Amino acid sequence: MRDGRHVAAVSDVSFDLAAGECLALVGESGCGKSVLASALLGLLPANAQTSGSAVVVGVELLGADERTLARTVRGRLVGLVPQSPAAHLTPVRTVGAQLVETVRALTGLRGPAASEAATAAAGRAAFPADHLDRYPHELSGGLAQRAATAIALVGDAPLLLADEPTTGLDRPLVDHTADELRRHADEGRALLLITHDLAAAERIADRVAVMYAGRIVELTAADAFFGDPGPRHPYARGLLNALPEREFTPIPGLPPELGDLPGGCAFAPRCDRADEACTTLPRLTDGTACHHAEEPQRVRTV
Ligand SMILES: Nc1ncnc2c1ncn2[C@@H]1O[C@H](COP(=O)(O)OP(=O)(O)OP(=O)(O)O)[C@@H](O)[C@H]1O
Ligand code: NI
Repeated sequence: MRDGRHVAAVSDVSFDLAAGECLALVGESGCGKSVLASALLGLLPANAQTSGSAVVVGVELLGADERTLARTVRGRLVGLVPQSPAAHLTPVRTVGAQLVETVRALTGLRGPAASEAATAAAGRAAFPADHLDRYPHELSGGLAQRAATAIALVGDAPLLLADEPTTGLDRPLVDHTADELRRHADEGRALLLITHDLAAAERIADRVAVMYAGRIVELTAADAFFGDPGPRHPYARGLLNALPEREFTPIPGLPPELGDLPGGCAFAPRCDRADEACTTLPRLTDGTACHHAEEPQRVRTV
């Protein structure tokens, strides 16, 4: 709710995520990616409404009580690399102290073993050991990002939500962070990578979900998405073609106001394929939600 108005920030989202898998969630600013992550962790504002089901290792997250969320879910079942790390770090404690505290809370390690585990987590996130005695306000954006990633990695949670984990990092560090997150999946856990950075998604994702105006409009294998035959939804095609290394052509127009969505396909006003059919909401079928999607890849016979 905003100004007494109902905003449908995320609608009809449905996906599964296996252990060992990385799903990248991509889409323009404001399309509902972070709201989805917050919903899974019970971190939405009190006036937000959620419905449906989200189960991680047998635990229902949506509607879980605060005690379950605090003791079982956050950090343990579901780790979070928050989009605004500065807001999630405690301002009055050093990064090292916060890491050790997280290690103690999530792993039970104590004393030198806890310090060692904290230093190891910092290393995984490329947070420099000689900065562990710094306070959050003494960190650059990129260092705060790395501190938050280190803290999120400590719990080895079965599901890790990484919300824009590479913001403020230069390309080598982006790659390092992406690879470290991939390792989390390779060790048998699941990773939801929320990102604007399609190169990072291409580097580590097994599947890609494209979100537009609160809905998933395409959900497909990463190699088909980035390679051949490419995305099938016109918005997803536009998103890729906007990349400098591709056609560098932005999608015309702006995303719609989520409080004032059209009845049919929300992308229709920006879509060169839109026609009468698009006044009806397209459902996600066979991995895409579009009345005029590219044909699915056919099995070639020789
Ligand atoms: N408390 C709220 N009340 C009303 N609307 C909200 C609230 N919080 C978020 N929204 C709306 O939900 C939409 C989705 O926001 P969200 O932060 O999930 O986008 P995002 O996809 O993560 O974008 P970005 O890439 O910029 O992080 C936004 O358009 C925002 O206006
Ligand atoms: Ni976001």
